[in-house]
Amino acid sequence: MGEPKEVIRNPEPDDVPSEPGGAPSPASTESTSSSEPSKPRFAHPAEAEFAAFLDFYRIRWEYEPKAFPLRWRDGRVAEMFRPDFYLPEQDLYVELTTMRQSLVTRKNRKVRRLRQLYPNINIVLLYRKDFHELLSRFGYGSVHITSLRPDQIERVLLSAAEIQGRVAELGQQISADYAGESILLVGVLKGITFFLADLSRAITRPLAIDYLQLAHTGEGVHITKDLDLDVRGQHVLLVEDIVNTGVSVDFVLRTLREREPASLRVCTLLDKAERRLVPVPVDYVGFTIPNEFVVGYGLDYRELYRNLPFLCVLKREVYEEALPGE
Ligand SMILES: O=P(O)(O)OC[C@H]1O[C@H](OP(=O)(O)OP(=O)(O)O)[C@H](O)[C@@H]1O
Ligand code: HPA
Repeated sequence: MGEPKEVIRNPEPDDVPSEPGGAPSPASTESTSSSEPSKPRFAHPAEAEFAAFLDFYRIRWEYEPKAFPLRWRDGRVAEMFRPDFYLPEQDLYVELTTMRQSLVTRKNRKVRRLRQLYPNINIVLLYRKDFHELLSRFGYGSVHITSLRPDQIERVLLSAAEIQGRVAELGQQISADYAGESILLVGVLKGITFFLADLSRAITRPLAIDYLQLAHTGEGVHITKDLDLDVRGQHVLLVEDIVNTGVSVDFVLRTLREREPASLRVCTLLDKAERRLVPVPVDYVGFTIPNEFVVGYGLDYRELYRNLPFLCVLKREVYEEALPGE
């Protein structure tokens, strides 16, 4: 039913940004983007550094894709401005600048003129020291709050934009599959917090939300917080953040089946299929991911990192050193 995304960067044709209405057309030129295999020849080391920074956070970029005419003389273009980067997911042009005041003044003037002529174009002038600040514009605001420790993070696996895009697709698919029905979404605490909040808002059917919490002990799995609602006769969709061994989902499915819902399906954001010990039916999968420990977007390492808006792989040594005997 679900078409899970493999977590590899999927190259897609990059959208050419729309031309500003009413103003003279910017000259579209050949663009080089992050989804192309070869990296562009950057004019300045700071640009290469910015591209690497964007790649780390899996933010799509194009290098100098457009030139905007800024001034005309005798009917001919007398001045052009080609911003360094375009970020299609944010619909934002970025011009990098150094601390050299003469350059900053000139660039500021160009940016102001571009905004006047092309009011629909979003552009920022960015200092190197502000790279991280830019993230707050992309929904990455909590990076500082959680004090993301780069030394603990192997890599960003899914960006906020990638997660949100896939959640929207899942919401559409679920809404279509449950046409004419209402749904009872059952989330398993606590990792489900953000996925359930976003997924439920992407579903356009009437729905109720309820929560379960489980504990895993030597004797097996048991419920520490049961549902408030009666599931009998309801179309229940069990929502998980991640399915690993399958033990949790298997337990919940067996428990809920006994309560005689009208239907029972499973949706998970992440499927670590390699880790499966108990086969479980999963109807909707956001992403199939490799067998690595991931944090962010609800998933934790010792209760930390849940509030990262993206998903990253924790360095193996961080959790392995904590394992034997803790
Ligand atoms: O397929 P399994 O091997 O059973 O693993 C999946 C379970 O593990 C995670 O919960 P976790 O115990 O980490 O609790 P949390 O959601 O509160 O972080 C996740 O939310 C699933 O419920
Ligand atoms: O990869 C994971 N990260 C966080 N919590 C988890 N619970 C199961 N797998 C994971």
